[in-house]
Amino acid sequence: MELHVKAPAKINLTLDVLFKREDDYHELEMVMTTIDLADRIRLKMLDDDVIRINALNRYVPSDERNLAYQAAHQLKTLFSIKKGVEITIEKNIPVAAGLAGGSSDAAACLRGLNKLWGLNLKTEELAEIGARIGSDVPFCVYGGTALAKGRGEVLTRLPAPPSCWVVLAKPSIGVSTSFVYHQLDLREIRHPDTKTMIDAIYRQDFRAICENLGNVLESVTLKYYPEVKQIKEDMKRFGADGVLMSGSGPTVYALVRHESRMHRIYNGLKGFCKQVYAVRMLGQPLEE
Ligand SMILES: C[C@@](CO)(OP(=O)(O)O)[C@H](O)COP(=O)(O)OP(=O)(O)OC[C@H]1O[C@@H](n2ccc(N)nc2=O)[C@H](O)[C@@H]1O
Ligand SMILES: Nc1ncnc2c1ncn2[C@@H]1O[C@H](COP(=O)(O)OP(=O)(O)O)[C@@H](O)[C@H]1O
Repeated sequence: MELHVKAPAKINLTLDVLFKREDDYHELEMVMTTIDLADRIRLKMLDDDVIRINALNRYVPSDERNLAYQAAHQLKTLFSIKKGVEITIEKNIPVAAGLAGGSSDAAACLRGLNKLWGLNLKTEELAEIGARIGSDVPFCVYGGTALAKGRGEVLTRLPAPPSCWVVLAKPSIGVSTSFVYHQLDLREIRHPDTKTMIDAIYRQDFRAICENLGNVLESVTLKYYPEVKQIKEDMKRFGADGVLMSGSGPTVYALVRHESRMHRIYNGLKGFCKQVYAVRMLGQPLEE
């Protein structure tokens, strides 16, 4: 038996850090939404008691470090499953980009294996299991649009933002999430106005959404990686309605209403940035 599952990327419309916690993590408040840039996961039931990963991408591990492996392992252990699975990941989301690709693969495996192994778990239960794998996994289990607090696992559902184009560009640099959080100076940051962003989403006010995009981690990533700042400036120059870095970066995205401007931004960036994508905002929860 075989099952195909879609694993969409997320972007941060806001990302705020409230304080540093005792467990060495930072307390977050962020608005996240899904976009139509997705990995495709194929799950094939095996009679042998093994988890096999076909990652098909040299930057993605094929062993127990893969978050999709960890999702299958959690379910096998918790529910004493003796069957195995072959997980094939067609990677379309850029890796280590601030788009939660690995977390989304894990979430897609939780949703898919719930069906394949007939576990009948509720989405909330899958999200709870996902939180053991990574803090962005619970959001990815639901998809859609949400306010995320804690390390990202405390979720409040929000409506989908008005539909628009999202142009993404990932410069060819690696940015360590740990480095970004450790360099963050909480006295220096300008906090985004999360409440105004949420109001703007409820009012379906595209302009206010663009005006209130904000990510405190930009203060670090833009300082150490000027190419990220340059992409932001180029996107604005080419006519983006709103521009922001997602997560800890280095991907930068532009929100844009008009298709002609989407093409202008896409073509303008394609010349000097290898990984550029133009997709639609999704924002709706994933189907069960
Ligand atoms: C920035 C965000 C926003 O969604 O996403 P991405 O850029 O990965 O998409 C996340 O907070 C990425 O969280 P997560 O995926 O858990 O980060 P990890 O790689 O586990 O964290 C590496 C290190 O960063 C620091 N860290 C991480 C998360 C957090 N809320 N506070 C922290 O201080 C910790 O020191 C941790 O050991
Ligand atoms: N299924 C997966 N897809 C991508 N990366 C994965 C996966 N499983 C584990 N990883 C590891 O997680 C790291 C972070 O990947 P990713 O989830 O793409 O980025 P981010 O945390 O920036 O959103 C990668 O460098 C990779 O080694």
